[in-house]
Amino acid sequence: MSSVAAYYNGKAVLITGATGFMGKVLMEKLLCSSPNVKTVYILVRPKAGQSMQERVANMLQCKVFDRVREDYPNFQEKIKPINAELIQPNLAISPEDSEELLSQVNIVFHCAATIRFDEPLKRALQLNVLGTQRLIELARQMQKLEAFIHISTAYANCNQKHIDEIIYPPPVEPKKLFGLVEWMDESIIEDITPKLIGEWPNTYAYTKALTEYLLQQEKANLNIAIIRPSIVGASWHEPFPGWIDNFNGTSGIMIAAGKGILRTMIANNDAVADLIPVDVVINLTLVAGWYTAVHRPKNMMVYNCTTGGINPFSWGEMEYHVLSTFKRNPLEQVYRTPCAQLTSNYLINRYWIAVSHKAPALIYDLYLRLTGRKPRMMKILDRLHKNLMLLEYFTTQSWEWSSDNMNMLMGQLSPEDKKLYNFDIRQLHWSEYIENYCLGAKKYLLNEDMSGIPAAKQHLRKLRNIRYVFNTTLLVIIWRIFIARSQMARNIWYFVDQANFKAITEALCTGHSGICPILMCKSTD
Ligand SMILES: CCCCCCCCCCCCCCCCCC(=O)SCCNC(=O)CCNC(=O)[C@H](O)C(C)(C)COP(=O)(O)OP(=O)(O)OC[C@H]1O[C@@H](n2cnc3c(N)ncnc32)[C@H](O)[C@@H]1OP(=O)(O)O
Ligand SMILES: NC(=O)C1=CN([C@@H]2O[C@H](COP(=O)(O)OP(=O)(O)OC[C@H]3O[C@@H](n4cnc5c(N)ncnc54)[C@H](OP(=O)(O)O)[C@@H]3O)[C@@H](O)[C@H]2O)C=CC1
Repeated sequence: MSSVAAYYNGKAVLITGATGFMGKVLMEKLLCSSPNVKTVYILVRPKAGQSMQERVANMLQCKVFDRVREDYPNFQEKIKPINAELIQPNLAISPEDSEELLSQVNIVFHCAATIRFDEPLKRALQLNVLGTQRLIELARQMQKLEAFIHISTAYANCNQKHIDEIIYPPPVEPKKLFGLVEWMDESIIEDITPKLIGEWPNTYAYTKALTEYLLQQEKANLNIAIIRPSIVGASWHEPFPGWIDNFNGTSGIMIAAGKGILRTMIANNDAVADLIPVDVVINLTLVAGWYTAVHRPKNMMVYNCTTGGINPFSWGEMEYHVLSTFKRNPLEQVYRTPCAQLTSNYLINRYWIAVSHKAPALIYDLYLRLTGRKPRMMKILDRLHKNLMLLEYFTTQSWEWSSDNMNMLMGQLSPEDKKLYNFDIRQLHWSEYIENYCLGAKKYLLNEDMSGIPAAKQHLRKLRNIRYVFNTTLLVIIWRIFIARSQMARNIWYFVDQANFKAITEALCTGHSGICPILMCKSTD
């Protein structure tokens, strides 16, 4: 029996962020690999008019749970949702629920966070940093707690070029900022945000760095480990290849390219695209939980969970594989044929934005208006450009992460565990992974059926023909205008015309009979 799977059997596990992308995969893998886990407590808040119970019921219908549903039809009985809100005092957990958690929980996985790059600093601090402190306060009172695993990000210390598996001190003590957010007006905090975050590209990475430092300060006798994944992408194998449920990071951009909306973006073709499949991150997280609880390392362990140093892949390669997949397996009702280029030249990018993004969007919006529909392409483009601007920092640079702890952890595993909790990314074939990722985005994000591919291809052919007709018409119009205004153009036209005429008549005159069918005379050649 696998040691890791055996460890979780009989244990009570608490997961925050279980309704999120990684939380769902974590829950599924835990229930699948350790079906005798005692209880999985999940902290969930009511949202968008749905009660906590409704949200959990909806979530458990999700396709990601198909495998565990099939293997263990009563898996829901293991899940105990707890009403909670991380930005409230005591996490807004009721005294009864709190008592149960304190007496039962053996291991905590803290995934909840705001991952928006444009989150106002106040909110990012309240949730990512203060929320974690509140959870740590709760964890300190848990009588049977064996390990606390925090999900950070590989980019928490992106102000460094080489990132070791250590905690880097932030420029400001997190606790000093807590006071600030308590009393300071939100608009003032927004004004001073660029000064406060300094070298960090956004409030998300900055608050993740503060949280890591806070954990080190607040650790006391808790057994804490930090996992730092890079850009988390669709699943590699589990629960099935290509599973994805959000438009964050790469997914939204891939779809925009597949739809033919994205034609140009700022990125360094040679820079490392440090993508990591979600199931790799989750396998590592579960193994780290086991290792932290069983081996109780003296120091707080940090695990960089990245691919660049081990199995590198560049943005240029990413562009190639994404476009080639979407050409072979087109999305439905694409706007234009997928064709995008990455450039690190801002001028060239501005040019293509004007020519290839805005001009067609204006024409398309005009067409929608003329046919009595609401124009929408310029709006979509504005959002896409905002999105790309926020991602630019990550697509134009490369970082190096050391991965000694990840390797050490792999060395601790039995062959059976290595198979069950595979995080050996040396085995990852990027072309196959990206193909499954794109198909996953098509199926699970856009809800498109693979049986629609012939129709999608037909639509692509129609677009190609429209493009040929449009380009030829445009060329003829431009040429006619040019000829009408320039003597030199007329001379060139006359010369080309004559040469063409001569070439055609000569070709026709060299037919088998030697009779020119146009001039009805004997060929002299
Ligand atoms: C040629 C191809 C080449 C491909 C190259 C790809 C290159 C990609 C580069 C990626 C680099 C990523 C680096 C990330 C590094 C940090 C990793 C982490 O730790 S951080 C972890 C990662 N963190 C991040 O990645 C966060 C980054 N994202 C953000 O911060 C924000 O999304 C935003 C500020 C960019 C836009 O905010 P805003 O404009 O307010 O828009 P909202 O987001 O609020 O969405 C509104 C609604 O639209 C929906 N929808 C969205 N896209 C699409 C789509 N394509 N279609 C259809 N629908 C789409 C969306 O579902 C939502 O629906 P609903 O829920 O309302 O029903
Ligand atoms: N996705 C990625 O590329 C990467 C992610 N990470 C880290 O992994 C973790 C999980 O990310 P991911 O799953 O992608 O993110 P998601 O945005 O998909 O999930 C975030 C989770 O946090 C919960 N949450 C947010 N605000 C609150 C709140 N106030 N109270 C209670 N719960 C809250 C959300 O709940 P609700 O459904 O109620 O909103 C959701 O369950 C994060 O810590 C992130 O920093 C690290 C590197 C890369």
